[in-house]
Amino acid sequence: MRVIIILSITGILDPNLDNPKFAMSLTLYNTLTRQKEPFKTIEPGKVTMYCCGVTVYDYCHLGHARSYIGWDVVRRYLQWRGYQVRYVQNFTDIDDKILNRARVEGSSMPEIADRYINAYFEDIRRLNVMDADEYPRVTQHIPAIVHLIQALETKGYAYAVNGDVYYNVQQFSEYGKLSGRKREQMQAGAGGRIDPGEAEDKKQDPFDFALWKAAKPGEPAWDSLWGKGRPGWHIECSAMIRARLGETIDIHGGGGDLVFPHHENEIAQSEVLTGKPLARYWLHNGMVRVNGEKMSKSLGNFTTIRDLLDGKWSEYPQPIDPMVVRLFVLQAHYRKPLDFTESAITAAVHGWQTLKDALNLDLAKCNLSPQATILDELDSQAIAKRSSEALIARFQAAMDDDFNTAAGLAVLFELAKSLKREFNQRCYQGSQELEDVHLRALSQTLIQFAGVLGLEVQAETLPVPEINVNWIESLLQQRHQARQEKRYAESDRIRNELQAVGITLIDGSDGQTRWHRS
Ligand SMILES: Nc1ncnc2c1ncn2[C@@H]1O[C@H](COP(=O)(O)OP(=O)(O)OP(=O)(O)O)[C@@H](O)[C@H]1O
Ligand SMILES: [Zn+2]
Repeated sequence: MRVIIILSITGILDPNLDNPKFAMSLTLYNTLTRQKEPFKTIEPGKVTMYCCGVTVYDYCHLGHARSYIGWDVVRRYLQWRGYQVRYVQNFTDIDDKILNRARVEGSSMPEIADRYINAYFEDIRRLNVMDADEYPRVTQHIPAIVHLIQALETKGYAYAVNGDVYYNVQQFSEYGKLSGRKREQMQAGAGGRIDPGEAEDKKQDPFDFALWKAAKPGEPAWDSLWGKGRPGWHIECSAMIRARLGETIDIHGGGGDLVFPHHENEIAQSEVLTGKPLARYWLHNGMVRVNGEKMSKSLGNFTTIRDLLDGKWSEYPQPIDPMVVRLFVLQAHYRKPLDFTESAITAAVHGWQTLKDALNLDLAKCNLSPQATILDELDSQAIAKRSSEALIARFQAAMDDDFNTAAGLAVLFELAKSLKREFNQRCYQGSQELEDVHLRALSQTLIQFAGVLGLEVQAETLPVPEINVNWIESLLQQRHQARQEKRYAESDRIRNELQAVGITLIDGSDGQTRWHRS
């Protein structure tokens, strides 16, 4: 018995010795080299990872959900493989879009940014996305940004014009290496997101981009050598990566729309200063599309995460379990485009029901023999481990192949079906196919894999059938009326009535009131 315990403890201390998970190798597709590469970290066993965060001027939509669920799974999987992951994700809290929003609402940039940062956390946590280790904001990094720009200017990579500072792309011979664009193909912003409001006439070359923008009247501004101003979009990530994670990181992630120019520019800014690669692996998620077009705030074809979860998407007007959204996202490879349709969501609803049933199975109903002694326990663990090894190997092979969650999910569905079959046989036919330990192992393995994908059965905050969307909407109308007639006591009463059943109201600046489950 002592020998068994020592072996088991060794297994815990150094999983590499005793675990099939570590025998094979993880490969990931690197946008920079345009191929799958074996994953080798800078420091053994540790991963530094940075993903571009949201520009906070509106609620997050399903496109954002896809991006951050994707990185969440990358992170969870690396952790499951035994890596220690340090994950940083920024908030862009200075931007023309935020300023415009503040102007329209008669509000301020910090107020808008704070509101949507809070909303980001509310929404993304509902999706069971783990919090990042750090969430730097641009406004917290102005000195570091100014310092970088100064260094670029000193080295001849940047030039100042009337209070603006631009990056001189001609100086960086490797410009275009990430996107694979030749100079002649580079129409600024083509296929990607651009930083609006740059003064084209001040640039020496049309592909030069702003590092610092001179303050316009009434805009928030910071002091610098070039006068009062604010940073351009791209420099923030270079500065925050360096400040929080160092000169070279293992993984840099973001949406495919950021490859050019945003990530190309991050590379240009960082690498000329350090002489080192900014990131070893560049990972990009595919776009969520609506009728073939990228879902985006700017195109107005978006569905917010909260509307979708709260049953306010017209195509599927019922509350949707957040795990359905995860499943919808994960049934496609993260690099591929993903079409947002009613049928795809319905398929995910059914898929989640299958997995949820299996995760919820009450094995106590299966007449399992009690696990009496420690020896029995260890023995059955060993058997369980062996019986799940083949499954682990398959799941791992799928995920090792550039995080192929679709293939990984196939293993989960198979497991769910086996479990369900055995459960039904035992409960309804009085027979059994599997040993007890095997059944337990299947159940534990399913829970384990689901955890790697962040799929967890969440306690229902409200019994779904009791939420009556029409009833809520009619109360909202009554409250709207009351507010218009300045009957604030009545409007507060309605808010409280809804709050009491777990419905929180948020009054938008557009006069609309949104609701979600608390
Ligand atoms: N439709 C989408 N599908 C997948 N990822 C997306 C989608 N839209 C944005 N993202 C990603 O979400 C992250 C945060 O994006 P950001 O806040 O900059 O949004 P955005 O591109 O300004 O949004 P929008 O295009 O809706 O205005 C980025 O990595 C971006 O690539
Ligand atoms: Zn970025």
